[in-house]
Amino acid sequence: MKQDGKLAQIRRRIDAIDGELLRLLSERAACAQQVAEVKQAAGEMVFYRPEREAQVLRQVAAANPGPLPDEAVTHIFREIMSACLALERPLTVAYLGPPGTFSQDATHKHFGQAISSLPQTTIEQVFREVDAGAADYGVVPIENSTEGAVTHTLDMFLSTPLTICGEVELAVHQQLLSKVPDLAGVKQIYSHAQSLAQCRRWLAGHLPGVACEAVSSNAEAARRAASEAGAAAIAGESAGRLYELTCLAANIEDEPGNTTRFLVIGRHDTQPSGRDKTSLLLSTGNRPGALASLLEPLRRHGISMTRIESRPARTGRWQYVFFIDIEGHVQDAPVQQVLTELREVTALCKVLGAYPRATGDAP
Ligand SMILES: O=C(O)C(=O)C[C@]1(C(=O)O)C=C[C@@H](O)C=C1
Repeated sequence: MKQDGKLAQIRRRIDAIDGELLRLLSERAACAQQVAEVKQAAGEMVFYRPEREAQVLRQVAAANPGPLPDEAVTHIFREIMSACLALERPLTVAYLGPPGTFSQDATHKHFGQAISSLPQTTIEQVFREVDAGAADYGVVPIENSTEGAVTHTLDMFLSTPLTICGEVELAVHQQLLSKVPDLAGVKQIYSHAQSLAQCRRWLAGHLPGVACEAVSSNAEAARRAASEAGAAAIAGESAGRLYELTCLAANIEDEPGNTTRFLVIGRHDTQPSGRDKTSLLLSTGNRPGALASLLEPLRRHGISMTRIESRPARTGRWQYVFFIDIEGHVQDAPVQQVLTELREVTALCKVLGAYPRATGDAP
């Protein structure tokens, strides 16, 4: 009884805090509406500001007094900004579908829930929708920590006029999902080939001899698991929720740190956020020391390279382009100097985009 009194007292306090939170949220939303008016009056039609959002999320994580983990508070503020932006102007974001894929999770991780998301059947289609203006932004996978580069996405950058305006890192946790009650009932497994590869050791150890079939996406695998007797899918939690499947085994990926990086593509440049990355597309002739000549300006100006990838140039046999990510924004003086020097030694030097570095570790 005494306990009940204590509980009621704490709940009254929570109700009062919720009332205060709601008042402050409404005040914040009204500020966002004023921001929209200022932007409109200045003739700016781009309401989404990736650099500002990154700054807000970093500030919140840095000022977090606990006990909520940084990941939880940034998630909450992500959704607050998503709802505020939807008041200014709702966004449409294209992603590699169908619904229930990790690409959809990455899209919501970056933009929050208050967007219209448009599932596309191919990476090329995501680029096309954004280019045509049918979507404001697009989200495409670029690399996985175990499987490497998504070459299809890299190749699209050879010809697209779009620019990179953000990156998202998503921890990829694979689940064994089914309608059957236990592992013994699983007679057939479906998943995307990459996910099957990521769970090879677990499958050999726990379900040896059970047939595995690669399908077009993890969401398609979940759809089959929901409709075929004795079938299970390897997919993410979202696909399990969408198709109302039970999780028979969680986090079955062989590499616990398995992460996929996605890029956000759009039609507008992004301003510096203070902690940025610049992506470059470079090509040199086939001459001795050509690659070294690309790296030398970076060394000289103390700029870190976070990634280098080569792909066939598609302009001649055995000719290559390099995709290089460097730390810093294209408007930073050292990056400007590097670009000037690179233009002297390259046949092609294109800035694919400058954007805030991914915030925090993905849940
Ligand atoms: O600061 C702005 O430009 C806003 O529009 C406000 C706000 C926010 O809610 O904090 C909303 C959307 C933008 O993408 C960035 C920030």
